[in-house]
Amino acid sequence: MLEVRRFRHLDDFVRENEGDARARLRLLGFAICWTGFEVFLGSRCSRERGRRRTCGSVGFVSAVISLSRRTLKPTHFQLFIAMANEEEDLKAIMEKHNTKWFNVECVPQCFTFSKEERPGDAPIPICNKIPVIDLGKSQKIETIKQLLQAGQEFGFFQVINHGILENVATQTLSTFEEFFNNMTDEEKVNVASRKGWIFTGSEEEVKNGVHLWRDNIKHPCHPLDKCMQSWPDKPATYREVVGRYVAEIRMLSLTILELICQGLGIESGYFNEQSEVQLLSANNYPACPDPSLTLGILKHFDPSLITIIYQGNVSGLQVLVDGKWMCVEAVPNAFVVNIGNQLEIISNGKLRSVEHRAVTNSKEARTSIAIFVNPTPNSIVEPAKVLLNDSNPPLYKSILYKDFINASKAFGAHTDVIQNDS
Ligand SMILES: O=C(O)CCC(=O)C(=O)O
Ligand SMILES: [Fe+2]
Repeated sequence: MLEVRRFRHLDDFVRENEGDARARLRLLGFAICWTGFEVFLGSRCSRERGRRRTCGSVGFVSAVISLSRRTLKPTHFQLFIAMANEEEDLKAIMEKHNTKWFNVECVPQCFTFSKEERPGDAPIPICNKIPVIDLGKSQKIETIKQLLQAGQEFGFFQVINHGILENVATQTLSTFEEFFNNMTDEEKVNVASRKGWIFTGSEEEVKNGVHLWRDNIKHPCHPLDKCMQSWPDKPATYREVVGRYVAEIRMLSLTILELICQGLGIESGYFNEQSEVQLLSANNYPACPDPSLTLGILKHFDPSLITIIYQGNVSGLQVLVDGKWMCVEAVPNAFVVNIGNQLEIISNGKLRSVEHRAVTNSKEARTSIAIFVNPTPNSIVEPAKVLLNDSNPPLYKSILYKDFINASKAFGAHTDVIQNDS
C-alpha cells in the first residue's frame, strides 16, 4: 500500500509547501478538476458516497495525469490519496483494518477536531494552583475555608485523606479497563440496550460532526439495591467491585456537600434531597497517535451538583483557568471534585461550575470514573433562600431539574433514557 501517512490533513501539506507557488498552482488546478467532477457525479450519487468516491477517483486520475506530465512531485500524489482516505468514515476504517477503531497509525479525518476546538501542539501546563485538600485534618473550619475558596476560584479541587482505601479505587479502575478491553463493542451495545445501561463507543459518539476519542459506559448507581441488577455482569466482579466503590463515593460526596453547606451558611441537610440521584460515567481513552488533533471529551460544564472523578495515575483532565487550559495533575489516591451547574445555582454564583475537557495522550490508555451527584428529576433547583437579601438578589431562576437537563441535552442522545431511569 502507498505510504500516505505523512500528510495527516491538508493543513500539514499546506504548511510544508508554504512559499512553493508552483505547488499551490497545481493544488488549485486539482481543486478545479475535483469540483467539476464532483458536480458531474453529484447527480448520480448520494452526497456522502459521491464525495468519497469522487475524492478517491479524481485524486487518482489527476495525480496520474500530472505525474505522467512531470508537473507533480510524488509527495503530491500522496496528498491526493491521503485526501481520499480522509473521506472514509469510521466504519470503513474499521472494516479495512479489521480491528478496533483506535488501532490506526495516524488520526483519521473523522476524529480531527477543528483548529478552534482541538488541543493543538502547545504544551498545556499542570495547574498547581488547584488545591489538594486534606480531608483528614482535624481543623474542620480550615477545610471548609479551602473548599469554598477552591469552589469560588477554580470550580475544581482534589481531596486526599478522604477515608477511601486506595485498592477500592484501583480495583474499580482495573475492572473498567477489563470491561472496555475484553467485550466487543457489538456485545456491549447489544447487552446495554437489553439491560438499561448505556454503552457509547467512539463509533457512535459524534460531537460537532467529529468522533470523540473515547468509549464510555453510563448507568445509574444509587440506590444500589434498585439499580445494581441492571449493571453489566462482565467482568464477573463488576457489580461487587463497582458497588463497593459507588457506596464509598456516596459517603464522600455527602461529606463534601455537608461541609459546603456549613461554609455557605445553608441549613444542614439541604442537599439531602438535592443529591438523591447518582450517575456513573466511566471513560476509556485509548492511546492516540496524535493527541494534538483529538479530544476525549469536548469542553463542557457538568450538569450535576458535584462530580467526583478518579483518574488513577494518568492525567488528561483539563480545566479553563483565567481563559487558559490547564492540566489537573494526577495525584496518587486523590479524587478530583468539581462544582456542577446545580451547585452554582443553589449557591447563587458563590461557587462556580467551570468548563473542562478530556484530552488524549500518545503513550497509554487512560480510564477515568466520574460520578455525578444529581438532584431528582422533579426537584426544583434555585438559589438557597438564606443567601438572598436586598444586596444579593437571585442571579438564577428556579428550574425543575429535569427541564434543565432536557433543555441542555446534558447527556446527549441518552438524556431521556437517563432521566427515565433515575
Ligand atoms: O475523564 C475525565 O477526567 C473527565 C470526565 C468528565 O469531565 C465528565 O465525565 O464529565
Ligand atoms: Fe465533566
